[in-house]
Amino acid sequence: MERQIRIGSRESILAVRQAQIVKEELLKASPGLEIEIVTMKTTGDRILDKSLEKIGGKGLFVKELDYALLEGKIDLAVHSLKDMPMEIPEMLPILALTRREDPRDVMVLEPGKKSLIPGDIIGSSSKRRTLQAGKLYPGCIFKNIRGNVQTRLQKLEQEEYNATILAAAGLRRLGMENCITRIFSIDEMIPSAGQGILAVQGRKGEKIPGIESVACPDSIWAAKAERTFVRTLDGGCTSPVAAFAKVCGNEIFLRGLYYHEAAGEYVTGSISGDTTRGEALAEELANILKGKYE
Ligand SMILES: NCc1[nH]cc(CCC(=O)O)c1CC(=O)O
Repeated sequence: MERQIRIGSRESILAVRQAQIVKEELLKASPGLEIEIVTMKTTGDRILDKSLEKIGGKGLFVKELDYALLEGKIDLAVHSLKDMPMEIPEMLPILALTRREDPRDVMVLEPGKKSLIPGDIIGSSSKRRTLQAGKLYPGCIFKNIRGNVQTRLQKLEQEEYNATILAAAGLRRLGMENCITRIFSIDEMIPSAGQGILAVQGRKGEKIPGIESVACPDSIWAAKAERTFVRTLDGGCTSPVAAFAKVCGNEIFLRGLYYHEAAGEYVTGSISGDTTRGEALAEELANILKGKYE
């Protein structure tokens, strides 16, 4: 069976590495495939001087790849699930969610630095991260930082930042875990919905041989619960939300964070139950947390 598959990816080193991971898994299942990785710049990668919230949010990282899929320039697109908008076009379904890489967030300090002291500057543009890290480092100052993983690490060397918070998954995929100085537990810092999971998107009705072997059922359950939690709270727009679900056999555990804009504070909570009820549980938890402010 000979078939050519083009996998579309953003241009960043991490995005290409992620596309390669999917390529390798596909090839294991279907050695006859001929797979090429096609990279493209997305609007989110082009505009680096504005915060994502101001220029239109998550969709900016996937739009160009959506068009390339629709136009048949690529056959699959690989994205970090956490970068995907809540609503996914019906024509471009997610065909597989990969086995989850380490979902936790980590601290990376500037070269030579051993620990953070009051007054140090932590670079992060994620309100989810700065809110939670603010409790762990009350004396530190948080400043926006943008750009891909490499750019951010360069900014630690060249600019005023003393530290930054990144996803363990990205650093591990790049083989850069040696720069991690602290791994935050799930309780210390609830991750972003989908963090650590890759989504493989394709065209509706089109079969990709071997795609089943890229998919991980536990990731589907976790993603459904986490994304339902986010959707129930705010539709995934601009306010910070965090959700992490873990499947253990027939049971799913979900932990979530809800930020109340007017109160300027957040609450967290957990829920667990039958794995197949993940979405109902997620809605329930979201409503319980929201209810604390009503
Ligand atoms: N927002 C960028 C982004 N999107 C996904 C990851 C990490 C990889 C993953 O979650 O699978 C990162 C980098 C980071 O947050 O440190």
